[in-house]
Amino acid sequence: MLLLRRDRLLLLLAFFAILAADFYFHLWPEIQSRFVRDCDCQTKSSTVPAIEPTVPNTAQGTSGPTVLNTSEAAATTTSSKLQQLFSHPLYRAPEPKSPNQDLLLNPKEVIHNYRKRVANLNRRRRTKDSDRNLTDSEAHTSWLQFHVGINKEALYPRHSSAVAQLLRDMSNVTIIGADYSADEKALNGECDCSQIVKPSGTHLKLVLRFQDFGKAMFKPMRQRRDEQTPEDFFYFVDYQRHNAEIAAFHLDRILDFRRVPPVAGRLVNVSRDILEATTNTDLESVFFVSPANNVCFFAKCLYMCKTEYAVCGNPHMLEGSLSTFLPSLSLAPRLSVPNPWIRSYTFTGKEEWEINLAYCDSIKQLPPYNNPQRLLNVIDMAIFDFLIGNMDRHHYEIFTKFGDDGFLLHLDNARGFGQHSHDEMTILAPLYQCCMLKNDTWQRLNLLVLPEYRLSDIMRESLISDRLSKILTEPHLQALDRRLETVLRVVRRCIRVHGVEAVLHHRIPTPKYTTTLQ
Ligand SMILES: Nc1ncnc2c1ncn2[C@@H]1O[C@H](COP(=O)(O)OP(=O)(O)OP(=O)(O)O)[C@@H](O)[C@H]1O
Ligand SMILES: [Mn+2]
Repeated sequence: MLLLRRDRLLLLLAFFAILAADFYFHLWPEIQSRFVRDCDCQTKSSTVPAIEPTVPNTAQGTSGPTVLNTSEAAATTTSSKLQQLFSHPLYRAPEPKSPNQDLLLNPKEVIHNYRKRVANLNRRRRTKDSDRNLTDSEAHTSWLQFHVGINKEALYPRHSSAVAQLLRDMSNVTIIGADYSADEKALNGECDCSQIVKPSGTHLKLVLRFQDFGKAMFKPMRQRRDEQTPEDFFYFVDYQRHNAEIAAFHLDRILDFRRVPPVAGRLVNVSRDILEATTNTDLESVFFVSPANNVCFFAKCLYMCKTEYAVCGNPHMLEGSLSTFLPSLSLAPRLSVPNPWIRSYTFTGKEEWEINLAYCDSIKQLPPYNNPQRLLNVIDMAIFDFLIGNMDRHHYEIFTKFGDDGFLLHLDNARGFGQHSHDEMTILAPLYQCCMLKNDTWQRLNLLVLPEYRLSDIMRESLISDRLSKILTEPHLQALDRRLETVLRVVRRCIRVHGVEAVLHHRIPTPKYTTTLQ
């Protein structure tokens, strides 16, 4: 009994010893660390690492989330620079209330045509599957709203809800068709070959059709975001970059040009969304499975199919850009015009603008550039191209309905954002040779260098909304700020030499907002 009692005591002692050891070695350090974590002492907060912004989406081939420094983080948490910019008086100047003659299309006619197409489709489908009939409300799709909003001033009104919806739709709506674009078909003699088209061995684009009748130009990812175009590449053999198409749309909207059709990024399933969706046997025939078991397809095989030209899914999924289709040429004819500052698409050739210092004087005499508005539009385009680093603007397009005054469409920006470490000054030739600029462009450019706006910050914020974010690496965003400063320096030099009156052109008389920035 006694022994038993002693044993019990020993057991109790051992139990307390274990408890004490557990408290000392485990619980106490935990309590200590909790206390220190919760306290907001000076010493601790100064060692808090930089804040990571929440990046909504990451996709294959993109780098991880950026680490912002604390001042940037503060700016993003307190307010949106993008919203501030878009509510600035310069971005709120009244837009012309487009009377019908200023619209590209007659809305009633477009909607009537569209309803006819829907009815036709429903009639054909009724025999197969009556549940899939499109309703009238489905007929008011975002791309249709976009089409009916195109006017003489721009492709879409500021703060257009249709564009916001369109961007969402393009990255979500089911893809039901895929085909080569008309200009690629022309390479095979299937279309009008009177236009010069060059073999597109290294670039590849497809027209995708959506369930809601929308259409978009698809350009697949060919280059990683952090890869720079090799120095020895000519601009005309450079890759097409899907992220450049996306970034260019955002930049164009930030500059308030609104001359780039809305572009959204999307992860496309190449097997389901292209191979199964196409009825073109040529396109079907260029698909293959790579040794790594990825589904791949070639650019159009004109001469020979080289596997290095192929793009591959992972194993099916492939990043790409989707550029909203403009209204068909039959509804809204467009003219393709050679850029007067076109480059020589040969290894050695030089164009006149590269050797004739008075080139702009002669251009100014020639129609349509004897209309200053047209020349000013070309100069806006040159600034846009300089900012993105695009040397491949061989042509631009205009809607014939709007005549010589109409805005220039900035289609095909896929050769932008190739090199962040190089600024190609010759892209600015129209600006420094003519020394002319629209006053409202000048005012907006001046706004975008101010620290409270800063182009790179606004672009970074705007691009976060894209499905494939991050779209641009930090060095490319920083290059935008540097290039913008360069544009302003060039204009200031023009003003010093020729005077402000000769350089800055007002179109809309006496805008309400007056700036002291210049
Ligand atoms: N969003 C769009 N809507 C309608 N047509 C478009 C659109 N984007 C491009 N296109 C048409 O397709 C043509 C070729 O497109 P794009 O220039 O982007 O491709 P590309 O392969 O770079 O052609 P190129 O080598 O001729 O420059 C354009 O000139 C234009 O007429
Ligand atoms: Mn091109």
